[in-house]
Parts: sequence; C-alpha cells; structure tokens
Amino acid sequence: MGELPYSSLDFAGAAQEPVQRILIVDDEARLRDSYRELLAGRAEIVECADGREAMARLDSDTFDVVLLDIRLPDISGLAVLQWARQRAISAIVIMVSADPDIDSAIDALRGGAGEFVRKPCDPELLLRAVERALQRRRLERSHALLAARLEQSERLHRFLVEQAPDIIYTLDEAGRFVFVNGRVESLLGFCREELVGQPYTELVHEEDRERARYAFAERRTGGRASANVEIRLRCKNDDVVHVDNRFIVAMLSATGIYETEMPRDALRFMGTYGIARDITERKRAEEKISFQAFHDLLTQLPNRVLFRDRLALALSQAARRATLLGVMFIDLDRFKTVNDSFGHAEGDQLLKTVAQRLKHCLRAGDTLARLGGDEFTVMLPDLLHADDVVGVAEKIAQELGAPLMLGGQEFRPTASIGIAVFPRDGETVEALIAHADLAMYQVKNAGKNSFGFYSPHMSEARRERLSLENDLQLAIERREFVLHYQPQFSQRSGQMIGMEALLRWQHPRLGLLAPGGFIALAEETGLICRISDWVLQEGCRQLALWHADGHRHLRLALNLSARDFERKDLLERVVAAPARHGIGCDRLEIEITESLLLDDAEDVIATVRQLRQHGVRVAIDDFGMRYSSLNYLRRFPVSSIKIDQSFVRDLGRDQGAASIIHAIVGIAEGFGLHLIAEGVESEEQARRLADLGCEDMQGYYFGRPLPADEVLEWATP
Ligand SMILES: Nc1nc2c(ncn2[C@@H]2O[C@H](COP(=O)(O)O[C@H]3[C@@H](O)[C@H](n4cnc5c(=O)[nH]c(N)nc54)O[C@@H]3COP(=O)(O)O)[C@@H](O)[C@H]2O)c(=O)[nH]1
Repeated sequence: MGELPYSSLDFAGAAQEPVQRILIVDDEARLRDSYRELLAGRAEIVECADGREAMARLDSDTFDVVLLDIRLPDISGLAVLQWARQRAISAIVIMVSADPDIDSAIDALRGGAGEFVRKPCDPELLLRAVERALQRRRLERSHALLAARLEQSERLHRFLVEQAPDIIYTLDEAGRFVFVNGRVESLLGFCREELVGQPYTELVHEEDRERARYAFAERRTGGRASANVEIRLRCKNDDVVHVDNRFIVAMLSATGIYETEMPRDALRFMGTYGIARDITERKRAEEKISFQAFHDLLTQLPNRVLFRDRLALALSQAARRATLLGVMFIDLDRFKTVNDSFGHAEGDQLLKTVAQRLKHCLRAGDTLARLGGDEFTVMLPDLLHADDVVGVAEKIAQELGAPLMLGGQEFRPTASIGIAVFPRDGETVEALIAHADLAMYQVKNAGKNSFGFYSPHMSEARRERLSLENDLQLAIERREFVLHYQPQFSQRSGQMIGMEALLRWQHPRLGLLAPGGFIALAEETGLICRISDWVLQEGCRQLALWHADGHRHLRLALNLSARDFERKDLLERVVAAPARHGIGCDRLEIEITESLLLDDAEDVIATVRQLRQHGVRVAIDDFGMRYSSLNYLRRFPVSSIKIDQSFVRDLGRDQGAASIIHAIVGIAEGFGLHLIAEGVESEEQARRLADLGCEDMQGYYFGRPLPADEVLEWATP
C-alpha cells in the first residue's frame, strides 16, 4: 500500500488571503514618499533606491508588485526587469519612466513589464495600474492554488482507485474495458493493457456469464445500481493462489454511466462502472463451514443431517415415480473391541478403510453416510425389486471382509446390516431409518456378520423392549427386585452347604420375571452394575440373618456379569458387602462365566486374584459348556467349578456326558478345585454324579429356588 498523497494544500481551504506586498524602486526619496502615501493601506510597502538593492530584495523576498523606475543610478530598470524575468520572479513589474519616447515603453512591456506609467505620474493612473496589478496577482495566486488543489485531488483519487482492495473498472456501451485499476494484476494476473478494449466476458467463468450479464450491462444509476452478484473471474496465471488456482470468486456491483451534459430525458448511455470484490477466502471459509456441518470429518462422508436431507428428497422422487428405495443401517461388529484393544487411532483407521470399502460397493446415485461411531447408512434409490438390496448387502459383506492390518495383526471386519425398503417398510425418513436400525439390531442379536430385512413384528418387540427398559430403570427405586435362594447339598454328609442367590423381578404388569427375561437388557443398558450392588447387599444381609439363626456353616453364591468386571471399584464393593453385615469374605462365592475368563483381559485376572486374596471364593459357572481350553485355569486362581446342567441332564441318556463329567472331576482334583454339579433333578442323577466323584450338588431334586423365608423354613431341620 502506497503512502496517501496529502499535502498542506488539502487543509489550506480555510486559510486567510496573505497581505500583498509592493516594492518601490526609485532613486528620488521624494517620489518614493509620495508613492507610499498614495498606496498606503493597499499593500505592505518596501522601498529601495537603486537597481542592485532592488535585485537583492527581490532575491530574498516575495513581492506582488514592483514599482520600478526605468532610470536608476547604478543599473537601468530594464536590466532589473530582465534579471527578474530570468529568475522567474512572479511579481508584476510596473515600469515608471520619464522618457517621452514610446520606445522605452515598448521595451519595458516587451521585457516583461506588466504596466507602464509615465513620469510625472498621474496619481489616478498610477493607482489604477497598481490596483490592476494587485488584482491580477490575487487572481494568479488563487488560480495557482486551485490548479494545485485540482492536481492534488486527482492524485488522491488516482491513489485511492489504484490502491483499492477491489477491482475498479469502467466499460464502454459495448461492454469493453475502458479502464481497470492495478488490482486486476495482483488478483487475476492480467496487466491492464491486456484488458483495455477487451469485452468483460474474457474474465468471467463460462457458467457465470448469464448472471454476470445483468451486472456488467447495468444501466441503472445510484441507489438502484445492481449489487452483490456473485461470479467467478478467470485468473491468467497459475501462480495466482485461489480456489482452484484458476478462478477467484468476486462480488460484483455496477452502475450505469450517462453523458451528464444531456437533458435528463435524452440521457445517452455511455457504459458502466463497477467494483469487483475478491470474496474467495470468505467463500472458502463458508464452504468449509458448510462442509463440516453436513459431513463427517473423519471419513469425509455425508453425516446424519445430510443423509436425512437426501433421503427426504429421494423419497419424494420415489413416490412420484412409484419406484422402490432401500435404506441400509450398517453397524460394524466388534468395533468396541478394536478401539479398546488397539486404541482410537487404529479404530479411526478402521472406520476410514470401511468407508472406502463401502463406497466401492455403491453406484453413483447412492448415498453413503456415517451417522457416528461405527454406524453407517446407505440409501439405494431406484430399485426394481426389494431383493435388489440383497446383492448390495452381499457385496458389502464380501468387500468389507477382506483382511487388513490393525496394530500389526490381521483383522477381517464384519458388519451387521439391517434393511428397510420404501414404501413397504416405511414412507418417511424417520420410519425407514428406524426400521433399518431395528433390522440391524435383530441381526446383531442373532449372531452378527449378516444382513436382514425389517419386519413389522420387530417394531412390536422393540416397543416391548423400550417399555421394559423404562421399567427396569425404576425397578430398584420401586423395590421390585427380590432374591430367591436355591440350596446346595453335600451328598456325602447329607448337609446343606450353601445357597445360590438368584435374582427375580416382581414386575407390576408382567408378574415374577426370571433373570433370562431382563439380565441381558440390564447388561446392555449398564443398569446391571446397580442391580449387582443391590444383589450383593441383599444377599449378604440375608446370609447374616441365617448365620444369626445358627446356620453359620452356610455360604452364599451369587452371580456377577462381565460388565461388573469393567468397574474399577468392583473389588472394594464386593469386599465391603459382607464386611458391612458382619460376615467373613470366605462365606461369599462369586459365580462368573467361562467366557469372561477366556477374554483373558489382564484386569479381570487381577480382580479375580485380589478377590481370592481377600478370601472371596470364585466359581466358574456352566463349566465345560463352551470352551475346551483349560489354560485359563492356570492363570485364574478360582476356587470352584460348577458342572453345567446340560451334562447332568444327559447323564443316563448319553455315555459321552458321563465321560465329560468324569474328565471334569479329574480336572477339579488336578487343580485342587471344589466341584459342584447344578441342575440335578432326580435321585438317579444324584447317585450317578456321586459315583463319578462329584459329591456337592444343586438342583430341583434338592430344592427349587425360593424366597428367603420359605427356603429357611424348608432348610431348617
Ligand atoms: N448377573 C446376574 N445374573 C443372574 C443373577 N441371578 C441369576 N442370574 C443368571 O440368570 C441365569 C438363570 O437363572 P435362573 O433363571 O434363576 O435359573 C437358575 C435356576 O433356577 C436354574 N436351576 C436350578 N436347578 C435346576 C434344575 O434342577 N433344573 C433346571 N432346569 N434348572 C435349574 O438354573 C439356574 C442356576 O444357574 P447357575 O447360576 O448357572 O447356577 C443364571 O444362570 C445366572 O447366570 C444375578 O443376580 N445377577
């Protein structure tokens, strides 16, 4: 940016007229006196008596008028005049001469004198000559001031136009550049000479020409001039850094130019002038903000908002054209495990790869979006048959399953995909997404890594589930949970050795619910931790009562879920419960499933160890049911194993069951673990178990799970 060309002239407008000055040059003092008297009050008077003194005065000072005698004692007045003109001294010289010859007057006027007055001077004439000269000087000065101001003003305007941050231009009536300021060079890379005479279309992006025409051909003036027309202007050089290096986005406003001399009704249109402001950066920022508002930043895919918007549009088209449209809800399987095991950076990488793979499976008109987390949605418009979605789902399953490396290990992503088809499964955005989500949920529950269509009964099940979830939230406060207790017996001593606490929910509408009806839901919603706290407290409270009643040998087994082991304070909570009711920790047995141990997570191992160190017994429930690896028995210091009911049930029917129980008895002995069989329903089963070496048992044969007061009654000798 250059410096603003201001000078004192710009601020001199209000200054007063300076006092005018007259130099009287004559060797006769008498004449000088009479001149002074005559001119008094008209100007400031300075006198001198010879030519040299006059020259010295004129050299050092400024005068408006010089009254110069032609005949001086040292040099002639004409020589002084010549000297003054050579020096470009601006004072007006009035030559005074006693010479009657006309030639001296001609010489004086030729030599640059402004006036000639003959001696002896007629005071009237002399006064008029001096007045005229002073007046001329005043005019000259004001003209000079005006000219300087004009020049200054022009320089200022030129400066403002050239230094303006915008392109400023004028066009002729045919739309050709007449003037364009220097900004065009830095913004577009054109020098103005290249543009002058060229039509404005040279600069405008092809697609914007129609819109630009209105602004560039603007004929209106003043406040009605066109404004804020957004167009793209072409850059000449690639090194001009802008949107795509080839165009800038400009906001254009223009006004018509008319010949001012003409009468108003006959105004002649001469062209337009306008301003083009570079708004590329602003547009870029706006585009970025709008992209962020409608896209997922990790995968760059459309987000929920944009997906819903596109779906709404596609649905109205599908309804008009009577075509089918598919919506897929895709949820990655095991994503949480990936995040927990490999960290969030690897999790993000997986999501990006999945997004790429999903994209490959789709057509140009389809929309893939990431709703958040590991959830993606797909919109498939213009389907001929609902089953067309199957092909896409199969392709997705295949593409997705290709191996990739995560944290140095090979991983094959899989997904659960729910499908809803318009109009069969829903006619609104909300319904289709919700139904595809429901279908996905069913696929997840049915074992993941597959796809499935929505069916209306899912909605009913979902509603039921939601209602159950709401009720579950309130069940603790409403004291709707109860514990039933099932005795555990020693076959050898015939003694009751303990109780297993089994949770029941006295549901206000559905009646007494067994855990199978709500534990999974409690685990999913995280409510299980609060429920487990209640079970621990209630179980220990009851055991303390039994101990107080003389059954001090009784132990209490209770079940914890895998989610309880995610709590950092599980150990403290378990240990605190018996302590609070005055029971030893060794009277408490926590039942956990094999699957929890198989995850082999270090913190689960640590918690089991610490529980054991505090004396709490830990039993593996449903032992032998699913996994054959016994490795975990070496790592986990459990105290008991519980033979799964299915083996007990098959005893007598299937020789294999007896062999497995025999093997489990061997394992228990080998690892020094207490062994108990569950699900014993008959005397025969009890006898065979005892024969195989399993002496402690639990099952309907000995007693069903009952409320505390009933089981105590029953168990009291
Ligand atoms: N996290 C928690 N889980 C709990 C809690 N209470 C129970 N559970 C889990 O629910 C599973 C099912 O329990 P339930 O419906 O109570 O079934 C138990 C017994 O009623 C049943 N049983 C007992 N004897 C017999 C029999 O002779 N035959 C037969 N068919 N069933 C019998 O078996 C279940 C005992 O299960 P186990 O724990 O494996 O000993 C239950 O398995 C728990 O996982 C809780 O408070 N928290």
